[in-house]
Amino acid sequence: MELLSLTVNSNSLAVLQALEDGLKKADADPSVKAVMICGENGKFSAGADIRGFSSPKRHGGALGPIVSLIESSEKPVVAAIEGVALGGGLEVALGCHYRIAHVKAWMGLPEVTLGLLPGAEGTQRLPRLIGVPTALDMITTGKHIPATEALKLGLVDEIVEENTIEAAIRLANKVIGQPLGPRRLSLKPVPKVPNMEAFLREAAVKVKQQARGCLAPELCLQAVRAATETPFAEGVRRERELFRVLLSSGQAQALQYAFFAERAVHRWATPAGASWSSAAPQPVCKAAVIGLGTMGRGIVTSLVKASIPVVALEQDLEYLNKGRKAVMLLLEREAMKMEGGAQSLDFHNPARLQFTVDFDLLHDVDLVIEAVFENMALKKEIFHKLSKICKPGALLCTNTSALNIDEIASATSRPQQVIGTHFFSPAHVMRLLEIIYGRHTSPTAIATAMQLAKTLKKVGVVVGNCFGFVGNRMMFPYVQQAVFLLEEGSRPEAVDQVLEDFGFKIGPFRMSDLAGLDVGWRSRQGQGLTGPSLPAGTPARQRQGQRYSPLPDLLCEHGRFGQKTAKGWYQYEKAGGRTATPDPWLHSFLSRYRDTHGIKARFIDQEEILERCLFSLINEGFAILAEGIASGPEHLDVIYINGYGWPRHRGGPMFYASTVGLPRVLDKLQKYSEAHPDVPGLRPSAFLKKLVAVGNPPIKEWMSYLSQQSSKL
Ligand SMILES: CC(C)(COP(=O)(O)OP(=O)(O)OC[C@H]1O[C@@H](n2cnc3c(N)ncnc32)[C@H](O)[C@@H]1OP(=O)(O)O)[C@@H](O)C(=O)NCCC(=O)NCCSC(=O)/C=C/CCCCCCCCCCCCC(=O)O
Repeated sequence: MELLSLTVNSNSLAVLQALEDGLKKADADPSVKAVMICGENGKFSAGADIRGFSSPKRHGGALGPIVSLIESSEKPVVAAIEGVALGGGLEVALGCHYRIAHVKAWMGLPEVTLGLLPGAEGTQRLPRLIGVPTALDMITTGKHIPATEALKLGLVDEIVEENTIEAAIRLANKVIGQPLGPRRLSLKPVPKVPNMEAFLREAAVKVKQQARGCLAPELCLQAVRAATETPFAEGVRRERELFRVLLSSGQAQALQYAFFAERAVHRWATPAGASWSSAAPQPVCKAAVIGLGTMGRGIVTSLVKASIPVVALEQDLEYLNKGRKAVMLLLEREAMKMEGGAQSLDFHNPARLQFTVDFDLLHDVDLVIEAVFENMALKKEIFHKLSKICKPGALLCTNTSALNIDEIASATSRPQQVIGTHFFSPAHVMRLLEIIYGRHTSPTAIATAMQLAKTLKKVGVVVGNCFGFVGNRMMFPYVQQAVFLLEEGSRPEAVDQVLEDFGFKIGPFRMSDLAGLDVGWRSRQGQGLTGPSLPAGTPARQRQGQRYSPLPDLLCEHGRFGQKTAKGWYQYEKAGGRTATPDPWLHSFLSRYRDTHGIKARFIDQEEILERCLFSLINEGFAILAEGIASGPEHLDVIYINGYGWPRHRGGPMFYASTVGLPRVLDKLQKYSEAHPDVPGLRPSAFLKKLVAVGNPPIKEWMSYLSQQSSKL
C-alpha cells in the first residue's frame, strides 16, 4: 500500500508536490491497490499557509487540480483525519473517496474568516456531499465542527477512538475493488431542496445581513449557488473567478492581518522587560468574584464554563440572592447550548459554585476578580481586605474599566499581585480581556492573567496603566466627536448610521443607550466635570479651556438613561426595550440647546462624521503607542475587533489607518483641528506626524520609528 503524508503548514508547495508525485507513482505501480492520505504529528492539515496569500509567489491555485487528481485515481483513496482538517486540508479530504476521522478531530472551511472562499473546489464538492443548507452554513460561517457532528452530517464515513491510520488502512483494504464512481463527489448531483431558489434567496438576505459589509460570505454563497445551477466543471470555474475577486480585495488582507494579530498578542512584553518568553503562569484551581452586578454575573458564568470552581461574593443577602438568581439563569441558558446540559457544567454543586457574603471564604482561592462599581474608595477598601484575607500567592484582579491600577494596588501589602482584568459586557460572551499591569505588577501575575484569558477562551491583550487603558481611552475622543457633531447640527440616527454602514455592530448613540448614560454621568461627576462639585461660573461648554459638551449630562438630568428608562438618545417601546426609534423630543431638545448656546446648525456629511469619529480614535491610538502603553498596533486592533465591535474585515483601527494612508489621516486631522482648536483629540499626535515624515512606512515597521518607548511605568 502506498502511504502519502500531508503535513500541517510545513511547506505548502512541497506538500502539494509530494501529493502529486505520490499519487502518480501509486497510479503507475500495479502493486499499489489503495492510497491512504494522512497528516504528521496527529494533525491532518490546517490548510494552505495563510501568509502565502499575500506573498508574490502564491501557489494556492495548484491545490484544486490536485484534489481532482486524487478523486480521479483509479485506486481507492482514504483520508485519515486526525487533529484538524481545515480549509485546503478538508478540500483534500473531500477529493478522497473515503474519509475516516478520529473522534477528537475537527473539520471546517474557515476561508471565509480570512476573506476568501474554499477555492480548491470545496464550494462544489461539499454541497454534493452534505446538502446545500448545511454546506452553505459551514462555508459562509467558517465554523469548525467536531468529528461526531461530521459523522452525523455524512461528511466522514466513520469515526474511531483508536488509531486512525490503522483504521484507515483497514478501510482501504476492505474497499479495494469496489466501484469508485459513486464515491467521486464531482459526479454526484447536488441533493435537492424543495424550493432551492427561494431557499437561496432567503439565505442571501441572511448572509448579507450578518456580513455587515464583509464581501466573502456573499461570494461564498454565490459559489455554492453555482453548484446548484451549473455542472461541476462550470461551478469550479465560477469558484475560481470569485476566489480571485476576494484574493485581490483589501478585506482579505485585513482579515488575514487580524488572524496573525490575534496570535501576535500572545507574545506580550512590557517596557520594563517582562515578557511571555520568561514569565510562567501560576495555576488557578479556584477563583472568587466580588460583586454580582452585570459584569460579575458574566465573569462567574465564564469561570464556571471553564470548569474553574468559583466563590461568588456580594455585600449583603439581598444583593447576593438577586445575583445568584441571575447567575443561575445565565448558566441554565449556557448549559442548554452545550451537549450534556446542566450536568456538564455542574453548577448546582457547591464545590463548583458557592455564593456567600463572607469574605473569609476567600482565604484559599488562587485568584480574585473584583467587579464592584467604579468607585475608587470602595475598590481600595476591598483590596485592603483582600490583602489581609487571601493566601500569600493569590492574584488580586480588578475589573475596572478606567481607574488607576497603582492606586488600587496601594491599598494592599502585595502590589506585585494586583492586576487589571477588564472584561467586556456580556462577560461570558465577549472575547476580549484587557489585562493591565501596574507599576509593581509581577511578570508572573501578567502570565497568570494571560493564561486565565486562554482558559476562558478569550483573547488577552496586555496593556499599560493609564486612564481608560487602551480601549476606553481610544473610545473617549470617538464618543466626544459624536456628541460634538450633534451640537453642530447632526442627529444620533445620522451618526449611528454612518458608523454602522462602516461596519460597527452598533453606533455610538445606540451603544450609549444600551450601556446606560448614567454610567458615564457618574464617572464625569466623579471627575468633577459635572454635578454639584463643578465650580460656580464654569462655562457650560468648556472645561479647563477645552471644548466640553454637557449634552449627555443634560439627558441624564432629564432621567434619560437609555434603554433602561425607555428614553435616551432614542426612544424605546418600554423600559428595557431594544428597538430604538428616533425621538422628536430629542430633536427639538437639540434645536433648543443650539439656540441657547448660539450654535448655528449646519449640514454635516457622512465623510465628516466618519473621519472625525474614526480619525480622533486612531489619533489617540498613536499617542498610546508612543507612550508605550501598548507594544504594537496589532494590540490596539485586537482590542477593537474583539471588544468594541470594530468590523473585522477592516482589520482594526490602526490597520485601517494604514490602508487609508497616514498622510491622509494626518491631513484630515490637521484640517479638523484647525476648525476646532479647542479639541485636543483632533490635534495630530507627534508619532503620527513622525510616521508621515519618514514616508508612511508599512504597519509592521511603525514601532521601529519610536526611538525609545517612553514608558508610563
Ligand atoms: C486550529 C488551528 C489550526 C490551531 O490552533 P491553535 O492550536 O490554537 O494554534 P494557533 O496559535 O492558532 O496556531 C499555531 C501557529 O500556527 C500558525 N498557523 C496555523 N494555521 C496556519 C495556516 N493555515 N497558515 C499559516 N500559519 C498557520 C499560527 O499563526 C500560529 O503561529 P504564530 O503564533 O502566529 O507564529 C488554528 O491555528 C487555525 O484555525 N488555523 C487557521 C486554519 C485556516 O484558516 N485554514 C484555512 C487556510 S486557507 C486555505 O486553506 C485555502 C485553501 C485553498 C486554496 C486554493 C486556492 C485556489 C485558487 C484558485 C484560483 C485563484 C488563482 C489565483 C492565482 C494568483 O493570482 O496567484
